[in-house]
Amino acid sequence: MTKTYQIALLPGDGIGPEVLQAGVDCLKALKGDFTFEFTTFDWSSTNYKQRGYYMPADGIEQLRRHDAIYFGAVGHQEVPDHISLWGLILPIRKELQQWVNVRPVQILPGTQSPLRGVDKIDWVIIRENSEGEYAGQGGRSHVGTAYEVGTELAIFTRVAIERVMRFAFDTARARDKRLCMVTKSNAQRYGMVLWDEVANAVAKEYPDVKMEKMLVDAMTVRMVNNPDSLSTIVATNLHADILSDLAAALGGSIGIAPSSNLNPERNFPSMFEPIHGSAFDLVGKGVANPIGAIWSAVEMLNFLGETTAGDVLMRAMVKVSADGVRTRDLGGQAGTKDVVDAIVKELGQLQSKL
Ligand SMILES: NC(=O)c1ccc[n+]([C@@H]2O[C@H](COP(=O)([O-])OP(=O)(O)OC[C@H]3O[C@@H](n4cnc5c(N)ncnc54)[C@H](O)[C@@H]3O)[C@@H](O)[C@H]2O)c1
Ligand SMILES: O=C(O)[C@H](O)[C@@H](O)C(=O)O
Ligand SMILES: [K+]
Ligand SMILES: [Mn+2]
Repeated sequence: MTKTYQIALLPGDGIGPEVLQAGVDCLKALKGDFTFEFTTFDWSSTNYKQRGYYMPADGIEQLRRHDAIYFGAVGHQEVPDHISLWGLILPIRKELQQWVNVRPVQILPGTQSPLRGVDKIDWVIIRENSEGEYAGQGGRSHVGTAYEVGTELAIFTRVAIERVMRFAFDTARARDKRLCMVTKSNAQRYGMVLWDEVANAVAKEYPDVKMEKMLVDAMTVRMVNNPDSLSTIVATNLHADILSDLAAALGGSIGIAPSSNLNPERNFPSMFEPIHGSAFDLVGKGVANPIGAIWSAVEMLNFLGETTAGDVLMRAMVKVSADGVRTRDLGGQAGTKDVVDAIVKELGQLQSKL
């Protein structure tokens, strides 16, 4: 029986709509025993400026009715970034209990890393996605006075650390059994020490996985100097946010990197988005790299269980990359649409052979 997937589309701002359309065009070109019903939600910063809100009051309820959420980017030059982030993407991640964010990075065939002599990076960054530095607690007092104070409280709970560590160990086990746990427990002696302790405890359940610990500052050096020594990486919400931008750049461009905001229990829909933002400098030029969004669609297909389709889309994407169809951020000449057209054409060929 043909399965129909309800997909919520949240194009958002900037290049978000451009790269999301690229992903949708690829999804529509897939053949299989499934169809997609796309519903677009116009929860952008432009509409926020007019309406005063991003999501309507029942926004989360509306999203819940879908099998997955496919997201572009949020952020606008005329809206403070903390308003846009906390108005749209962070409430979705938190309320739909998408407590882990999976961020693979690879140097795709035909792509040049900025690292001299490096042609292989194959990392999966596991980002804690529910708390830590993004807990959302803190405040301001004595506002506008010379005594003004602002606090930003990072929160680490045993429950959240334990589940993300298990997820990371499971990921490492399914790959090459190497896990690098990133921390900052030298300077931060409560939350980060708990983070380390829980990691060490969970490690005992996975004797076949080799876990090592890296302080986050030294981790940046290792990613640059010895990329092949790393495989699966687990880090806090903020550390992984920063490390994944670095990782994407080392893989060739921030424009290629996908991410999956997962609710692993599947009580709520998960959300798939490129790791980049709205890239104000590229909007409307037709030059945004769509690979991060398209690869996110691959991750979405795989999480929905459509692994044959996920595999064929990944193969088409890799082939087009190997053929040298690339956007400017990767040193090429192609526009967004050229990349999509090439992938759709490749999909036609691959699927005619199935
Ligand atoms: N999850 C999200 O939606 C998300 C992620 C990051 C940033 N943001 C928001 O986006 C806005 C801009 O943030 P920023 O400038 O720090 O980060 P950004 O990712 O938007 O851009 C950083 C740089 O990378 C380039 N870039 C990004 N995506 C690209 C692509 N697909 N192809 C080619 N080049 C690409 C941009 O041109 C820019 O030079 C801010 O409002 C920020 O809060 C949102
Ligand atoms: O989570 C964040 O910090 C932002 O949404 C963005 O930078 C991301 O990486 O998703
Ligand atoms: K994004
Ligand atoms: Mn980020």
